[in-house]
Amino acid sequence: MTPSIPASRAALDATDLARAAVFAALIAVLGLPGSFPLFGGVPITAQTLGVMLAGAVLGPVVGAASVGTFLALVAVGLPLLAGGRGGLAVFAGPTAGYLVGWLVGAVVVGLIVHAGGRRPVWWRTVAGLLIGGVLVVYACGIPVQSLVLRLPLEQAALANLAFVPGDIVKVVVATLVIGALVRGYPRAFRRTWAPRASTRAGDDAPTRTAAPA
Ligand SMILES: O=C(O)CCCC[C@@H]1SC[C@@H]2NC(=O)N[C@@H]21
Repeated sequence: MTPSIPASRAALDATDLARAAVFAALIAVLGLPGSFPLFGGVPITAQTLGVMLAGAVLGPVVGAASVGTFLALVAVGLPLLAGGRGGLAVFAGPTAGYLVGWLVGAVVVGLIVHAGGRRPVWWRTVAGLLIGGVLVVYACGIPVQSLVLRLPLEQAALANLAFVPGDIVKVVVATLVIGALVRGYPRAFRRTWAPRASTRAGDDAPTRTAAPA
């Protein structure tokens, strides 16, 4: 039987929106150290760490709302991208696909980390961050970078290898942060938007059952 989302969770409430806003702000703050420009017009940036955390803490729906809010603010011209960039032009530039990838990636991270409505465990967190926070972002970003810069796809993909070490570090940092939150502040995960699918107790138990509102 397909479990359904309770009617009371049919829409985002004020708390969800506040949580989304906090993580949108976190993504913006992670842009403050600036960016490291590389060949191909795509910089190394710490903002992807914020995207990973948004999906992993908030889950797919609120995580997407968070990244979507951040991107909307960038689109209306706020200089929130690393290096102080913003405006509609960035959505036509070489990083446009990565920005879309941040949105899709946060959803995928949330879906994997919170699969079945369960609280995060380390291996699902690592898998979610690697697949959603790295592979999905690259899969959206590389083809657009290649199109915009008229680079052969393989050359764009090769240039992306430069991001891998930094992105692996972000996965490790995000995993440690999520682990610390699960142990020290499990309420952070209690509102994860996912149907209740298991009744097992312990760390893998349904998020909302483990720590009721
Ligand atoms: O600032 C922008 O316009 C978006 C930057 C996108 C950067 C991509 S995201 C994946 C990879 N990891 C990084 O640190 N940089 C690239």
